[in-house]
Amino acid sequence: MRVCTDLMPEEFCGYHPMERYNWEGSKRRDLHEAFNWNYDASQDPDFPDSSIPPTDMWPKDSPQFKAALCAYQTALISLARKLTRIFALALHLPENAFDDFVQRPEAGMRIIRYPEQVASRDDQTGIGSHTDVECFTIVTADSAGLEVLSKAGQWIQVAPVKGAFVVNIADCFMRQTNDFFVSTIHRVINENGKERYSAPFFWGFNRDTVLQPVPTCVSDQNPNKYPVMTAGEYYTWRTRAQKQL
Ligand SMILES: O=C(O)CCC(=O)C(=O)O
Ligand SMILES: [Fe+2]
Repeated sequence: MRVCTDLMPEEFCGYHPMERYNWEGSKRRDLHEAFNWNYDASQDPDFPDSSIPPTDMWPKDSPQFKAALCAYQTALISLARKLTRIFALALHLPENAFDDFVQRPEAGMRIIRYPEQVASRDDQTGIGSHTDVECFTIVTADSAGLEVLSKAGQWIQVAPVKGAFVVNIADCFMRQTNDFFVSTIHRVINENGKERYSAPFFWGFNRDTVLQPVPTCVSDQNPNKYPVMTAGEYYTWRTRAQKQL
């Protein structure tokens, strides 16, 4: 297929076929199919720039599909910039501390279809246990199925609330805050008796941002735990690894 994600090993965009991955090492492969697309600077609501070529993995025969999904992504970019300021305040930083890091953000999205799962939850997941790569993820879903792992090691079902988003911390934020923010370990098992759809939006810093720990999260007593690299290097490393599972 022309838009299959395998054509771009270092990017997560494009079509991900059904039962392509096995992120938890289950007996059967993960029961979902998905379409991912990247940030496109020309669609940025705050800093539009048509001179930066986007990664184009869109199907050519359905312009409405692209238009509808990009409109939703554009609205979420504005929301995510606001949330980034709230996270900065939560870290006792000035609210604009991260503004420069989200001018050309990692802001990819995906839509996922999970068929009804018939196999037992011991043998299969819809998407196996994992953490997301960027700073945080905003998830919309039409029905239950998402589960998050509590600190006590219990899987907790996240019932969707009408009109509300689920926001999960992801690994770049965990690294930058030296584990002050903790990534949400999560998975999906669709036992709804019908197919499930979701649309996660992954928000992270510009690929050239150096992921240094934020100053309020390191000290002599609490030194930085992570090797320093750019957000782009981290993203590429994780994408390659995730695609091999
Ligand atoms: O479908 C969901 O609710 C979550 C999907 C997810 O975790 C992901 O795509 O990374
Ligand atoms: Fe996820």
